[in-house]
Amino acid sequence: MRLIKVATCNLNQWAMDFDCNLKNIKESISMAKEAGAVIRLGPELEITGYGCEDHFLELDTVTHAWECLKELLLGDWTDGILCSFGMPVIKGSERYNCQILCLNRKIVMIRPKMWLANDGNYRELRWFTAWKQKEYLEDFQLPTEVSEALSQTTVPFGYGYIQFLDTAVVAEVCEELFSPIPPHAELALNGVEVFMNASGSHHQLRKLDLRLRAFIGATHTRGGVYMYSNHQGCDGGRLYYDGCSCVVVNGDVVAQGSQFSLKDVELVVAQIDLDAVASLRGSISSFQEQASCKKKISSVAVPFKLCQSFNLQMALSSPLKIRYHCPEEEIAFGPASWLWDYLRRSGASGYLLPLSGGADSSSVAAIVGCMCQLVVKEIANGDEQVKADAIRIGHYTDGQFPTDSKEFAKRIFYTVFMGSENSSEATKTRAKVLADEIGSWHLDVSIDGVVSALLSLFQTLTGKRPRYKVDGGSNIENLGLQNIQARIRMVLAFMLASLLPWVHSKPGFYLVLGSSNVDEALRGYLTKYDCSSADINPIGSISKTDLRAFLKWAAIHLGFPSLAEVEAAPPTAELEPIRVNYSQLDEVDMGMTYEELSVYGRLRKIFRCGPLSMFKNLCYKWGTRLTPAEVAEKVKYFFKYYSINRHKMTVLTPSYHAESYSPEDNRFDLRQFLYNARWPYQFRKIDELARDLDGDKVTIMKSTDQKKVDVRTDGGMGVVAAGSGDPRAGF
Ligand SMILES: Nc1ncnc2c1ncn2[C@@H]1O[C@H](COP(=O)(O)OP(=O)(O)OC[C@H]2O[C@@H]([n+]3cccc(C(=O)O)c3)[C@H](O)[C@@H]2O)[C@@H](O)[C@H]1O
Ligand SMILES: Nc1ncnc2c1ncn2[C@@H]1O[C@H](COP(=O)(O)OP(=O)(O)OP(=O)(O)O)[C@@H](O)[C@H]1O
Ligand SMILES: NC(=O)CC[C@H](N)C(=O)O
Repeated sequence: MRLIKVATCNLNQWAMDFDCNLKNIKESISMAKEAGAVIRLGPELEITGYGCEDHFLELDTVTHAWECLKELLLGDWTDGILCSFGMPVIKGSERYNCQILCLNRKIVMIRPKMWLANDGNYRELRWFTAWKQKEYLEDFQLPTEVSEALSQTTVPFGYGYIQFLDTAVVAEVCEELFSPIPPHAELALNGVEVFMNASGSHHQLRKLDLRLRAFIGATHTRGGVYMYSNHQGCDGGRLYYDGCSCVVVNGDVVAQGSQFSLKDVELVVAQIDLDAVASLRGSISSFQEQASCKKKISSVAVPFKLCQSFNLQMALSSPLKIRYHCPEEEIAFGPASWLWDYLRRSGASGYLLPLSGGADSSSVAAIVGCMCQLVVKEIANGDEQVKADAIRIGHYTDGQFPTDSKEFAKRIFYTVFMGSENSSEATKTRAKVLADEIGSWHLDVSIDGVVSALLSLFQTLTGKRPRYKVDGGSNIENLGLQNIQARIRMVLAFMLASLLPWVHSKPGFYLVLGSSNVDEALRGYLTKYDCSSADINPIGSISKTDLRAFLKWAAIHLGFPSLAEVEAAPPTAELEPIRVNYSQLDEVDMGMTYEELSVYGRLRKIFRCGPLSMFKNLCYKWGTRLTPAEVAEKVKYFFKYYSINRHKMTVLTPSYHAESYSPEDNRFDLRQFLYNARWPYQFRKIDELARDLDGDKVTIMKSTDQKKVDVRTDGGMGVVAAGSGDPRAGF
């Protein structure tokens, strides 16, 4: 037997905060050593933080990373343990995203990333060059201060593995695993047994499964130990890196870390018999045959043993049942953990939420409530960092700290219902009851006085006073009157967030939370710069359908029962007067249902459909109940409003990125914002095709394809035309 103990970790790094990052790295090494591990793997670019973005272009960033690495190598951190650290390295004139493999105070080799992540949220090619020399390892001249301090001048640099006396170990960096020809395939044939994947991978609803399938696939048919390390937390941007560091052996997960947590460092350890890898490989004839004629890959020989022989002190890790959170839990715990990091790192004293009693703002309130529950739980579990942060933010004195989530919420969470003459008692009461359940400091104000002051001002200025449509006004008047209310709410929210702490003799300021959801944004069903404009928004990329499921779940599992009633109520903006024969409803106003919007959203972004291909796909999907002409009208209607309102995406409140169909314009869904909203060419093509189809109902067989669709990538919305599925939809 060749027994080996390996450790990987989730680290909550913060881009550009070298002290914070180094502290976490050191703690993870200490924990790994204490556990007796001989390998410690950390996440991608852990020294700088993954999300430094254009800071990677600054030489300072690279210099500071070397300084931190030097500090690690001058201490006893790497004594007796192979450590893989992630940081940027400049070689010649190119900058590479590297794993630095260190042992016994020396750098053993540097492995630059070969296949960079460059789609969706990722832009690594903007900052790094992909390493393309695969034939041999080159010598890398260490920076002078490092080489003098370490008495080491050069190190092998490039694609290769480390050959120890008793096993072979290699780094494979994040995206490389998901590339069409992943390096681990040929490395396994070269006898590499342990793969260390350092990653910077963000949370997206229903994505974890894709990641785990890749680890399992990498080792199931070719054997091997796959170690995965990821960041965990908000490192300064819209993404939440969702940890889940794990160890997989021959296709079985034997150790799995948490996906959502408030911890800064979480170690994941596994004890493995490497002979199980050798044995599996020896039993697969095709593996043997391919290995016998493999392409040779360079290696660095290190005369050091990592394994122990058979002994009863080291028990072996057994295969685990993989833990997945349901999407409702993902919506609760991901955004709640992101909000906690944001709060503790922003210097704010809490959050303020305009709470309308509707589904969206109530979801946000529930997420903040969940955050308070997580904080109290983590403190009870003995996390000193969370405790210190909570004491600071909540202004506890005399040794007090949060022990009750409602009491904590009262200190750090203001909710405010800003009613107008158009608000109903029902929403006002729902807001109040929910606030009580969560424990927030709740205010109830009327904005009518401010609205009428503005209207009087307008009348003095122009001699005219707009009227609602129900009172005989035009569409323009009707919209204008709605938007005044919406925008006043925004102004009031920011005023309260900055001044309420002063009123309550607290230092600091509160951050304003936004609560518009992704579907409204896509359709433009929100007022620009109104209450949907805030400091941050935890649900800005979550669909209404998912939010409603979340509300039902949260009513029970977070202990906020009034959410069930919130969920059951029809969505309404309450910006127009309620009359016996009229009450404003979102779906009527929008001219489409939230469910339809979700379908348009997925086709547009995830399946990259322009108007014509969306029309064709929807003819299949809706063809049993709609004629092609009806489908054409719906598609054209959607694209018209999408493009008229696209400018609103440029000023969307920064939102937690949770969905691959997010229309967020600044980092994710890059598009123009001035369109010809008539789409003359594209709509003509749709009309021609619809005419050719001559109003026939398309006969769609209840094909097996339709049943086979994975509801997790399709959101349960049904099939998209065969062949257009996107296996990376969750990335
Ligand atoms: N191409 C372009 N590029 C840049 N900016 C452009 C633009 N076209 C218009 N604009 C600007 O955008 C403005 C129009 O947008 P905006 O002011 O948002 O107004 P608008 O989109 O006309 O109306 C707001 C919509 O949101 C709905 N709504 C529903 C539910 C809740 C709420 C709420 O707020 O609580 C709102 C409301 O019923 C209405 O349909 C124009 O007045 C102009 O200033
Ligand atoms: N009466 C109100 N009091 C406080 N805030 C409000 C009120 N009405 C609207 N808002 C705020 O403005 C945002 C946008 O309003 P909108 O009517 O579009 O609600 P929504 O996005 O459908 O959300 P909700 O489902 O929470 O009402 C809300 O999410 C909420 O934060
Ligand atoms: N850092 C990366 O290489 C990211 C890879 C991949 N897109 C993911 O989300 O996991």
